[in-house]
Amino acid sequence: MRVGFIGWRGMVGSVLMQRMLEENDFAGIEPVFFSTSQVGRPGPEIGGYNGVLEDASDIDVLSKLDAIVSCQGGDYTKEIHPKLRQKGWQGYWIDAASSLRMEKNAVIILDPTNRSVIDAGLKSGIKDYIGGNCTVSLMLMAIGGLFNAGLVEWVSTMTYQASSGAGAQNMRELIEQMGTLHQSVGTLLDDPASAILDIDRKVTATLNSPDFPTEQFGFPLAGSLLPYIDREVEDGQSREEWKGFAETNKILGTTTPIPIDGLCVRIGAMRCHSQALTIKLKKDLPLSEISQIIAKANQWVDVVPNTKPETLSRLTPTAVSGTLRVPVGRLRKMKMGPEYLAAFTVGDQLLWGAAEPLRRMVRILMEQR
Ligand SMILES: NC(=O)C1=CN([C@@H]2O[C@H](COP(=O)(O)OP(=O)(O)OC[C@H]3O[C@@H](n4cnc5c(N)ncnc54)[C@H](OP(=O)(O)O)[C@@H]3O)[C@@H](O)[C@H]2O)C=CC1
Ligand SMILES: N[C@@H](CC(=O)OP(=O)(O)O)C(=O)O
Repeated sequence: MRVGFIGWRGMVGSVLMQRMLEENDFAGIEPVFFSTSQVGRPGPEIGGYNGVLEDASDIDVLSKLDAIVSCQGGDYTKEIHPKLRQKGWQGYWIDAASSLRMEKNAVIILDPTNRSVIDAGLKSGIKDYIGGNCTVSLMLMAIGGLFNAGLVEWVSTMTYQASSGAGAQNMRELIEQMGTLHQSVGTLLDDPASAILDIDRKVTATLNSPDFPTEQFGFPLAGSLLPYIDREVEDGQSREEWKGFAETNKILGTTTPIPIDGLCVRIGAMRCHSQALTIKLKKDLPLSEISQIIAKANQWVDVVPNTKPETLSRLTPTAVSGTLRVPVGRLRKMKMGPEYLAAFTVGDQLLWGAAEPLRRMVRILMEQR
């Protein structure tokens, strides 16, 4: 199978390459590497490739591939995908960008949760397989067991999203902001006798200074938070919030849509998104049974006992970053009634939230052949 990789040197693409190497995924494919800006330069020595970087806008070259994996972004997809299909290309398009997700002829891929939807798509001849929104995928990796058992009446999800979701430059800016804040009070911090309100006053002045580095986020994130992600849509929702309902129901293939709504907030974490969930169950089940259903859903979900030491050591971005583990904890029945379940979950948004479903889709295609 000849597979073209576009966007492989970006942040999501690099994580994809790393995971594919770890899992020996290149063994069964013939990779071809593309670029939009480095055409003709030597390609990476990955998967036995020894060619140059091909032109990512060359429709003739692209149309000779069996599959294309793109982590290049939505603008690239919007430009190239229709041209390829118009030319009659019948290959598989696997993409991290959101552009095609809600198209009728596209399946949103998260195989630990919706393998049956993917298999049905392959059987019916669908050729576009798109990774889901990171927040949605991570929520489904965490509580997919409850959805698949038909136990969920609705979910409210309040998110704490990492800077990586906004891109590599934003991650850099977050650290710059942290450094700028530290520098502004360095001497006061060194003096144990200094007054905390003096430190706080300087930090606040620095955050509000026109010199504070905010080119990427537009506003301070370090020492603050940003309760709006992506653009405005309708009913006061942000597009990130809109995706919760739209994409979850598409991934699950529900016939009666399950209401999912909440507020999406950017916080100063690096690459792990966290979510506080309120889940209205269809019936009152014992917590032990709920924990079992969640734990059995896939091999990566990890139910964390609702104690302070276990929570603080296992259920944080620091504990999860760079791993495929999806811990779910703080599980308890809420005061609203026995069907109301509280949960907190954390996941690496560059792994399950972006790269991992793509590499697994390449594997699924290889199995088909
Ligand atoms: N960030 C995220 O969390 C998620 C992103 N996505 C999707 O993936 C797309 C790509 O995101 P992301 O990986 O963060 O984007 P990046 O900005 O890291 O990379 C995108 C492209 O920029 C080009 N590029 C230019 N300069 C550099 C450089 N110095 N180092 C590396 N690449 C460079 C590369 O293309 P070239 O080789 O052609 O120059 C690269 O493929 C997004 O637009 C989005 O659609 C999906 C889910 C999550
Ligand atoms: N919007 C997400 C990241 C992302 O890329 O999402 P999507 O794949 O739906 O465009 C965030 O900011 O955290």
